[in-house]
Amino acid sequence: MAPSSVFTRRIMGIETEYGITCTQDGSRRLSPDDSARYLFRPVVEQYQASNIFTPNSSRLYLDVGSHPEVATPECDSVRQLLTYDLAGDAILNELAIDAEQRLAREGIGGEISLFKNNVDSLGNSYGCHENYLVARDVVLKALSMQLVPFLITRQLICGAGKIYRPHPASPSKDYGLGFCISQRADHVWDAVSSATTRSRPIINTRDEPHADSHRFRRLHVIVGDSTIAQPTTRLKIGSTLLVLEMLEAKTPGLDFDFADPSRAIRDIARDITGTTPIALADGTHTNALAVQRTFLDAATAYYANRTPDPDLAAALDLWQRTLDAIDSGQLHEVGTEIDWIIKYQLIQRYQHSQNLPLDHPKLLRLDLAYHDIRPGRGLGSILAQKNLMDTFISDQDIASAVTQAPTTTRAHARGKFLHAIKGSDIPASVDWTRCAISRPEPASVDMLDPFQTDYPELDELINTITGAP
Ligand SMILES: Nc1ncnc2c1ncn2[C@@H]1O[C@H](COP(=O)(O)OP(=O)(O)OP(=O)(O)O)[C@@H](O)[C@H]1O
Ligand SMILES: [Mg+2]
Repeated sequence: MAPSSVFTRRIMGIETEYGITCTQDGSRRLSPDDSARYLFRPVVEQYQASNIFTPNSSRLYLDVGSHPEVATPECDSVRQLLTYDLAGDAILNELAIDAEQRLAREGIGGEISLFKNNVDSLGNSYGCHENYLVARDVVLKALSMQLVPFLITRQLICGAGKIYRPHPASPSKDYGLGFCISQRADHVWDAVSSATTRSRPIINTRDEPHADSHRFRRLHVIVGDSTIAQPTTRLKIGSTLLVLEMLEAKTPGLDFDFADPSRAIRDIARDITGTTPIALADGTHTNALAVQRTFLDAATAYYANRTPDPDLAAALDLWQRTLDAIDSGQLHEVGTEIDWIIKYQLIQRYQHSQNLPLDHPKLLRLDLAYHDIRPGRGLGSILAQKNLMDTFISDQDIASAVTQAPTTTRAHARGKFLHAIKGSDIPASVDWTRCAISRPEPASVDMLDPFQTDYPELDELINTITGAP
């Protein structure tokens, strides 16, 4: 692999599917499907569609069913990606405020909750997908196989945690009631596959680069939990970026071949010490903590010779402190930074003070409330206000990201086009790689390089729309 295949500046995006409820005094007011349709009504009225690009160049989407989805615009730094991920929450929060006002006016009433989690009360799972651009000359399957052991053990540093209740149909039912580090661990079936429906892999290899297919591929990681605490999201993305770079640079010593990836991910999820033996294909054993230490040590050495990035440095620091905290059992050392640990501590405290069984409805409600993104209602915002959850992205930056597209990637060009068509009655269509109009003459511009911020042909198209000379 040529050194040019190592991306130290990389295009990335996060897709988040949200759970939704509409309740009044604790009982259901609308079904999740109806709640989602209600939420999207102003979108459909404005755009005649429920699959649109918002002014900040994100994709906002409601498929059949009840999970609104936001896909961030193309970002090229950890900080930018985090900010646009939070802007996605803010966009949905605005829609929820509007929906609640309409519900009140129409005499239905009720509160809309939006959950950034990955599993509902019936055991159905929905995703948080990470997208990372890689070079076309990278053998994606080989890269993915190397990445899988990192991703299977990554839950230790960035799982969102949940109370697991045995579900009769679940293959994990034999684990019994208990705390589980990851929301998604029970819902992946294969290490690497190009299908998302029949089997749900850790990495999806469907070849849809949303870019020039001769130069680029898009790595689609679908095993991750949606994360709430900003330090956890920074660690999730930052650690994965560093591991990707190291694998692209052919760093030695990072090969683990798990005998049974789906068994390993479920076993690791049930062990807050990270020490459960994991079988390797050669018959020997390792454990999650040891695998993560190997990747961390390599990443620390790699970063010493890399262009500095304060967010990657912060991710490395937290990665180290989290593994140390798990190793020593002193989880409180990272008790305001790592989602599953914040949640685990909360549940433990409440459970013991009230002497409740782990599957008590009060504890299940607490678990769910952790993921509610509505400010002032969801536990994340309440904990942050009380300094019990660390934050570092300012409200002002999030507010700007709701209306402005990123300026350093292709999202910038799309943002200009979106802005131009907003004030126009010319029919237009937008996708990741293309902007088009159908009047006065059908015309379109392809944008096949996601690193490119400006496309002169697109500016001409915009002039046609705005009537500029
Ligand atoms: N070339 C690229 N490399 C990496 N990420 C990209 C690239 N182009 C777009 N993205 C990001 O990939 C994500 C695509 O989201 P989208 O929901 O459309 O995914 P999809 O996998 O194409 O479709 P679906 O969710 O409908 O299956 C966005 O977050 C976007 O910013
Ligand atoms: Mg998507």
